[in-house]
Amino acid sequence: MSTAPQLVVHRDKELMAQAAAARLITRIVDAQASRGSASVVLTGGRNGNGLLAALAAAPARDAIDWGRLDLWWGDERFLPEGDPERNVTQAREALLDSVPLDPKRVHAMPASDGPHGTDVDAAAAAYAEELAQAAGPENHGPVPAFDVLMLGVGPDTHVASLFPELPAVRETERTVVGVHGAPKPPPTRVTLTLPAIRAAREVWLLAAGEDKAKAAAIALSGAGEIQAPAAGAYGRSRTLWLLDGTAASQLPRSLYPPASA
Ligand SMILES: O=C(O)[C@H](O)[C@@H](O)[C@H](O)[C@H](O)COP(=O)(O)O
Repeated sequence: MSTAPQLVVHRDKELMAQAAAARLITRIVDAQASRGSASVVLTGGRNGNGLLAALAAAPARDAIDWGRLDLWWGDERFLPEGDPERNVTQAREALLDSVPLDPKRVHAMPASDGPHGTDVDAAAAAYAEELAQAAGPENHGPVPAFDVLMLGVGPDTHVASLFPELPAVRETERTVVGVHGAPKPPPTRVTLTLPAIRAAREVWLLAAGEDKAKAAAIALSGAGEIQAPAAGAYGRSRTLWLLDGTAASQLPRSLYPPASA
């Protein structure tokens, strides 16, 4: 059952990143208070990394019990360990290296020089197995019930590494697949699929910048998920679009409350 998207529009991308970081702190603290731990899926890209940098600078940052937080990724560029273009490398620089996470609870996607070598499909299958091992009987399918799954939105409406019309967005069974020939470099990637994304309690889509305005308008106007993957990204209890004013500029004004100043 898809949850209708809620929209929050912020004045600019810096405020959107700061507000989203504050929202994430609260969500994690609440999850840890009620269940003893929290599980979050990170996204790559400028908006995703901007949120992590804002979180690193947030005064309330250490309200989070970093040792009881599981971090997963929505997608990863299939490059060697430590490559500056890998999402996990950028996340470490933005936040992860400055907080006391439990390394066993940081679930990076495999690198192209890891145990699976350059076999991206084997790497994807291994990550799917890691997710299945982490899932419990209370979960909806072979992935943990992520508290928050974040997705940057591409100018073509892609999310994670699910690109319009390509095979990965059409996947209905597997939770993780390899991507060959992605239009956004690098071409080879590992990605969660829509079924895995939809297992999350909350899905937050991050869209700031004028290059996202058309994508937001398409994805929120009833487009199909194959042509507009962002339209198919929704959570079990909440789907939240976090935008700035420029990314919301092509949306009907009735679609969102007054932008936060
Ligand atoms: O690996 C990636 O590139 C990201 O996971 C990708 O899905 C990203 O989130 C979008 O392309 C938006 O990126 P920007 O925020 O930089 O526009």
